Amino acid sequence: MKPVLMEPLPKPLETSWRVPGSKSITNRALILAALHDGETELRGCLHSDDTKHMRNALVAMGIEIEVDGTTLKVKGGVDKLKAPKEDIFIGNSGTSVRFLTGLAALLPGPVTFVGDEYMAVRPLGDLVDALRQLGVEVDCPTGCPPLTIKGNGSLAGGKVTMNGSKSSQYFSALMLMGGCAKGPIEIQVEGTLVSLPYVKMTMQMVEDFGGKIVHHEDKNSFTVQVREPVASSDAIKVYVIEPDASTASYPFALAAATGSKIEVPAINEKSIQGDFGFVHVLEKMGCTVSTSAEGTTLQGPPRGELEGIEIDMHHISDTVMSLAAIAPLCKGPVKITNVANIRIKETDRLEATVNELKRLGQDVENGDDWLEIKPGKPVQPCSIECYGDHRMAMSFGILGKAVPGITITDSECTAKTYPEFFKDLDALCAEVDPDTACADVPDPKRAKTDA
Ligand SMILES: O=C(O)C1=C[C@@H](OP(=O)(O)O)[C@@H](O)[C@H](O)C1
Ligand SMILES: C=C(OP(=O)(O)O)C(=O)O
Repeated sequence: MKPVLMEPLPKPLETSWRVPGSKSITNRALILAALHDGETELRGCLHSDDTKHMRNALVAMGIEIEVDGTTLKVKGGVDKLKAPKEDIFIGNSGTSVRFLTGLAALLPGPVTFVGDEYMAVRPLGDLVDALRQLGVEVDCPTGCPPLTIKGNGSLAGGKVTMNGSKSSQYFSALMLMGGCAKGPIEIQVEGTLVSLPYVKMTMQMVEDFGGKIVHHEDKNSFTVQVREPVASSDAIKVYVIEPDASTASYPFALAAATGSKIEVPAINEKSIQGDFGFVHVLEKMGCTVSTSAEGTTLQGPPRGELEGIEIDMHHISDTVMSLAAIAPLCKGPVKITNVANIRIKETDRLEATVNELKRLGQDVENGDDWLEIKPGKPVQPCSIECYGDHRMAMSFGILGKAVPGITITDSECTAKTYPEFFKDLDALCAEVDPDTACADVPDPKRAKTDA
């Protein structure tokens, strides 16, 4: 754990912050390219723990991947898939373990996925149950990783019923590999499907790679159709990955919190990522947003002028902490609703966010699926606990650019999706004042106990 003390900005920024590629798109594209006959060139990929876990797993399963900067050259095909020799470590990457669990059903042999301590309590029992309905043998004693999928090299297809309330990643997992089954897979959603924009992203990307998924809205079900054989061709398929919209919430939150004007290049309304919608939440709070083919720029209001808001963030739940962390700077209350599922992400994010806002001396209330911050009290200098969660570190790091005395106790946990986060933030802030770099805090024990 490497603690860093944040230095507030002495004046607003006017700058551009290019964020790395999308985690969600990179990890989907890797699975789709692995199943695509021939070579695929994925451009603008994210390099981070989550995408490395995905890449390493695919290589262990027989897929060739060449790394050339942010371009990945993938030589794929279902016939290349083989059972790996050893267990595969997937850290705390939800997309990796869920998407790979689906893919593993196509393998001619067993594969075991193991995760870290946080992953050991992240459920995937509903996905395991769906694979069993498709005739796949799976050992998963706790309903969370570790688990072993015993593929036999042939997946028949068929009907499954799967609960929609925990994670959309289970649905994406079946959709990404489903086209390679011998027959169509019909997925009946039980209840309401969470994080729908991610399922739409999956459907779009499956189509981009030549597959087809039909959404029967009246029946609350999906059909994953059998993929047509890819015409043999030497042409290399090129697929370009968008910058990460969830990551872009940090530059946008920084602009909102400090009255800055910040552009995030290469992302706009055409994005296939639902989290781009975070800019519109900030717009409702008094920020000015302009988008073009080049990117999106957000201008924050003068300090002290950011409005409060009541907002349902169900569909953009990875950005809950981006908003909650800057809520103490608002003129009125910020109430975030319908976000029960953030309790089963990297950590219980609702509880973690409430804990840290209280540590900052803020007035916070919460229920099972909501939290409300009532600003007014001064932000107390303190050390923010990160719970191993990259988004806790990045969100509260942004607050530390607006108010003094905030230490982020585990700056390295951003490696999950953005290893260079604090370095990039420092470089930008140095444009207005070189003395605003985050300072290393030498004694982690002291940094933790002063809270
Ligand atoms: O499919 C994806 O790429 C993701 C889906 C979401 O998870 P849930 O479907 O579990 O809500 C999101 O929180 C996660 O960061 C990425
Ligand atoms: C929830 C997240 O990740 P994942 O589920 O892919 O581990 C996230 O990145 O916020």
